[in-house]
Amino acid sequence: RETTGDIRRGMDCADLKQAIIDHINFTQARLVSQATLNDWYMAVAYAVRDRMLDDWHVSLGHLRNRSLKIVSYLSAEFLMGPHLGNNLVNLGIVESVRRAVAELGQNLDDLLRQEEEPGLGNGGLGRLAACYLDSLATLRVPAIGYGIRYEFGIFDQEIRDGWQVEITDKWLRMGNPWEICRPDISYLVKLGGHTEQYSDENDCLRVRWVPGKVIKGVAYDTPVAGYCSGVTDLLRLWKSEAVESFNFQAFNLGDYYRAVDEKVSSETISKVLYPNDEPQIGKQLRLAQQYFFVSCSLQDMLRIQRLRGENIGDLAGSFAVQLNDTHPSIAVAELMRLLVDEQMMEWEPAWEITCNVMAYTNHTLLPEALEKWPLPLFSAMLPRHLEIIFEINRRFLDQVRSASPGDDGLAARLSIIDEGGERYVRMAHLASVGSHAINGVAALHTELLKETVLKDFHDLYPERFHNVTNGVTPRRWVLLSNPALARLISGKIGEGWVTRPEELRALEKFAGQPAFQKSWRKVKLENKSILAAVIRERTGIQVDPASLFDVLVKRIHEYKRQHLKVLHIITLFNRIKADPKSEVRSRTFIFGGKAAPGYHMAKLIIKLITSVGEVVNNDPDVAGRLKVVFFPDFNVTNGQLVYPAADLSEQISTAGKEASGTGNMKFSLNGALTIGTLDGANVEIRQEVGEENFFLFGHTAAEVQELKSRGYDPRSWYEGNAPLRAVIDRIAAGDFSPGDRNLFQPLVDQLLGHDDYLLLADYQAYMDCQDRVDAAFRDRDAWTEMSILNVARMGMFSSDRAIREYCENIWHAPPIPGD
Ligand SMILES: CCc1ccc([C@H](C)CC(=O)N[C@@H]2O[C@H](CO)[C@@H](O)[C@H](O)[C@H]2O)cc1
Repeated sequence: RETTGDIRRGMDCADLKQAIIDHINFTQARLVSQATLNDWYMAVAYAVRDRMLDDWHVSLGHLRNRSLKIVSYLSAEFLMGPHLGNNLVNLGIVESVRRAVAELGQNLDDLLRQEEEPGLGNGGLGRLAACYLDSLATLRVPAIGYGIRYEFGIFDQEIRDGWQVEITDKWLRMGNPWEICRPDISYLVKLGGHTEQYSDENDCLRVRWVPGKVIKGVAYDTPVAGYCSGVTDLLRLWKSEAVESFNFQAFNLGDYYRAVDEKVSSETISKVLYPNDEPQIGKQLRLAQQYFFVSCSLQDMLRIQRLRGENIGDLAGSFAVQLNDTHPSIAVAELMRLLVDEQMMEWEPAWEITCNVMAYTNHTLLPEALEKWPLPLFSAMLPRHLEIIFEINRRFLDQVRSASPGDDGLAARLSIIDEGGERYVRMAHLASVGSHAINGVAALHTELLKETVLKDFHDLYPERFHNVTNGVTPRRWVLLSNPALARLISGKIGEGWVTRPEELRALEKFAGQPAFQKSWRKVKLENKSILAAVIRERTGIQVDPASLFDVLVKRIHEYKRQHLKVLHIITLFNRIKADPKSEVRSRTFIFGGKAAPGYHMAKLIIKLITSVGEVVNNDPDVAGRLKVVFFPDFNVTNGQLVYPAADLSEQISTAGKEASGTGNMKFSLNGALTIGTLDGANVEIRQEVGEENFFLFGHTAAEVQELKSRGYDPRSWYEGNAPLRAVIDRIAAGDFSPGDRNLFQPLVDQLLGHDDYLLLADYQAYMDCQDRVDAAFRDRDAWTEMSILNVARMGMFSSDRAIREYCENIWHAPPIPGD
């Protein structure tokens, strides 16, 4: 069919073909005959980006619309995943682009695999930020995601000789077609130095900060298109650069290093993502990173406020800032500095604006994960902010003391400054004092927050506490990852579920229908076969798609209890070794997840998984009935392969430890059944899908507390359970570490000595629950019915529902009215 000739905007196949060819010729500057696979990918990416710009310009225009409030999501991590596939889905042009590239002799799936995943995050927190940007744009809410453009993201993981090896993530080496550098949008950021007082022209006492160093932050913008919403929001990531990138004088003196020294040290700030999803005390570069992107972001918001022709005093009417955990919480002090020191505002009105603008989300209860900065480090890097924090704290504790006179213990517990021993700035306290709203990420988590780590704040400010249970975007995690399932569902209930997931409930009435069950199973088996082929290619392990795919993928951490899963596998192995003819159902155990490079126990757990796999996968008695796979380099791209292929979703953290979890939602939305504890969002998933469609086991959070407070003795559980003893003894005997009998001794010692995460106490209940899973999986129709009911009842866990709650209860930000 004739092209409309609009090769920048045309959505039909002919326009797209012309656009792609044009980008190969004029953007990639290649002859089509010479074009590499990456050239084709880049050309398609640019052609798609072209078609996002009109909506983007209109949406950016809305940022100046004074009647609209802008949501600023401040996060040190955005785990966006590959853009091309997601943008094709959200623009609704998957099939026309697939046909266009096919008619040009290319294969869209090959081109999709070309894209380097922007791994600008560790795990749950970073991915949640990405899902939320997708929902904000889909719900037509004006929003800006503010973060750091790390040159190197989360490391790529290779497994060598069963051990994790970290590979530098050079995600930018082939260029990034989805970002636009904005050299005209840059800000200066001060660090170090000292402060001095002066009186201004009206003789008011003022403070100036004389920095030790100044760096520049440059904006890199990425469009975030909503799903067929006509709104495209903005992801603005900051790159650090030197104010002066070349010192010519030093060069003339032949001091070449000093000539580029400022450039090198300034660029270090946004060089690399910290690969741990638990904080490490005292890493000053980490604090510099946090302050850098926060200062650029707040300065950018003040510029936009001026562009809107509004005065700074009305900032809270124009912006709602969400602090994604404590990582950006320095924003409370930085906004005060910008308003008081630079905008010359009085303290009280500045403080009121700050509290009305800021809201804080807590993502973890682990005490060691609550960020606190040693005072000396803090004052050396941010001397003015420390003064401001002291003043915030002085006024806050005055309030506390007047509210409960004489209760010095309370004041000390609430203080932003931890005075006990070494002095620290407690970032969760700064965030809580400086925010009008504080929320947890699942109902149980929010309750535990109110009862434990933030109890004193809840007693003081009960009205500030909200729960917003996490959600995931059904666009990337169903429509893009599992198109076969999406087609099957839409074929039955229409496409409304993609933006109104509650409509999935309409599937319930088909759950018992044999024909629909048959198609449902066919989709799952196809996805399992696709994953099986990739597993074969990447690990050499042959797995049977007809076996039960039992999947545990998430960051490696002792509280997530990947090693409890290993105890289950060894238990089954022992059953087979005890009686090779015993009836053990064939299962494929698929693990995946990165361990923080410095977290040795987590790395040892990976080695245990691969070592047990080595033995079980090659054992003659097992004869292939059990297969153990460690899927390398688990990330968003691989998640899109794994979640649709799972039969069983493992969510087995110690109750009270996993704030929410979001993988649990992705599995359920793709028809996997969950085996899990009453932890995080598992509790609400079980409530929604029905307890009869959920495999529950283990001590509850309260029972865990109880057990610990009564003095938990793991060895007694070991002594009292023969199968458990046999499993532990096998590990301790070196059965899985031939040649190094003591390799796993640290793990065994931890389990028998402390077992902080109660693996031994939950062992038997877990084994019994797994036997129930086996029994259930025998009845294919019943299992399939449960699977369909799971999907039908997962609508609540869409990130659209979560974002609607934030908009209504915390941000008070209405969507852009439809035209
Ligand atoms: C480097 C320091 C650091 C510390 C904590 C973190 C995050 C808080 C850890 C994290 O990702 N938490 C997870 O957040 C998810 C989204 O809310 C929850 O679903 C998970 O339960 C929680 O572990 C990242 C980096």
